Amino acid sequence: MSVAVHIRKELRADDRTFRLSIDFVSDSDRIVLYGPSGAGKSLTLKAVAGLMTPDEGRITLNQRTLFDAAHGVNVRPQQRNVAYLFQDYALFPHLTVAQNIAFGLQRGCFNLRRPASHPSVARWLEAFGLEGTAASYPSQISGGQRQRVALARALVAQPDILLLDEPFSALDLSLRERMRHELSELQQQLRVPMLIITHDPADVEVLGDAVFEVRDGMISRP
Ligand SMILES: Nc1ncnc2c1ncn2[C@@H]1O[C@H](COP(=O)(O)OP(=O)(O)OP(=O)(O)O)[C@@H](O)[C@H]1O
Repeated sequence: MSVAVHIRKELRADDRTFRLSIDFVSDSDRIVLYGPSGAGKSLTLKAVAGLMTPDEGRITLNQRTLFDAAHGVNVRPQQRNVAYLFQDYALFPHLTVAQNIAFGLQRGCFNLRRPASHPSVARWLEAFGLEGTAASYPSQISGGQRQRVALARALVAQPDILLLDEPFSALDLSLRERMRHELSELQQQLRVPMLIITHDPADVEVLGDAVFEVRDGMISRP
């Protein structure tokens, strides 16, 4: 994968102004943006996903331009073919595990009567050992299982890149370690490119092949 991000954004809240000025380029399939709270990591991830529009700059993914302010290009989030995994997983509480995963499929497919029998949904239920929980609701499964459901929902659409916002912050310490290694192995098996934001040095160690430190809205040079 190749990703290039060159973006500027100014945000104002009350009397504070935050300036985001991020520049990085990488060919790695395991990129980690690392830095303290408030550094600008989430804003950067959201810009790649198309959930935040920079004031200036350019974002390309595998030579495809997703955003280019100078040329008026701003590909809609749904058309970027990126998957965004939120910190709290954002599962739908009123949908079962299988329905949540099916929601990741193309529009219309989430309303399947028997989602677990859809080949792609079945594949991910099996890959994540979730077959037994297919008919359960998110509130009825464990934290680790919820994270697997969120990952399955993200991967079912075969995204060009998986964007992960603090993927283990909702888990307790021992589960966090297990899921971190699970994600690492999964990435190696599937070869799905990942861009992860975190403030946890352990994530950097296990998951970061290309590591960029974010401080005060900028990539800090080593
Ligand atoms: N909509 C907004 N309006 C004004 N300021 C904002 C807005 N969104 C974020 N900010 C500010 O931008 C800065 C960076 O926020 P961001 O969420 O990217 O940080 P982060 O590095 O992801 O931190 P965390 O790990 O705590 O989520 C913060 O100071 C925040 O207050």
